[in-house]
Amino acid sequence: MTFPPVPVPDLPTRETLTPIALCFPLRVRDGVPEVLLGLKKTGFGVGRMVGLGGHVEPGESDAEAACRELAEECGLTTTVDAVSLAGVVDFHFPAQPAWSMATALFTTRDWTGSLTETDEIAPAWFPHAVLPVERMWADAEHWLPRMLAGERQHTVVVLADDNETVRATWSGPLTL
Ligand SMILES: Nc1[nH]c(=O)nc2c1ncn2[C@H]1C[C@H](O)[C@@H](COP(=O)(O)OP(=O)(O)OP(=O)(O)O)O1
Repeated sequence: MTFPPVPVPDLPTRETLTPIALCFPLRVRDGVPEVLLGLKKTGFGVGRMVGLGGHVEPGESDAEAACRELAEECGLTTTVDAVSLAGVVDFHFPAQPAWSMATALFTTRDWTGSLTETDEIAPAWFPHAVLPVERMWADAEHWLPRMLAGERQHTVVVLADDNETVRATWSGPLTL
């Protein structure tokens, strides 16, 4: 089966998109599960609450990139053995195709170091039940709660021509 099952015309294949890896540290505080997100202070998506991460460099695995970006953006150190692939999301920006990304989502419960605000990110913990969706990309509510619930999904998001609102989304079990 091709994915998504009802493609938007001319949607490029995932292999042609810019590879991005995100790392979501998870913890439990007072019995409440929490996830680490970050306010983007510079660059793409400035002012939004995002998953920590960024571009996968040539020769680097997605997991290696997720670990490197986590350390660069908030000072926490984890390892490829301590992160788990929790899903993937393809973000398509048809009005700005160079922005389109194939994003690997990793979670980790095992890290060292102290949380630090950097020039790029102001990190903050959020209970799964109180995600800052109003400060996130509009598509986040389509994939982040499901990832946090443990569903390993392949989600495809197509942004509208304003590059902000959601034109279409599909999700299916991760088979990559
Ligand atoms: N539609 C979307 N929905 C969403 O939730 N996050 C999105 C998104 N489009 C982009 N992002 C986020 C994911 C990630 O945090 C960031 C993309 O990575 P960036 O371009 O910020 O990488 P950087 O330029 O910071 O990476 P490096 O230059 O490699 O450090 O934008």
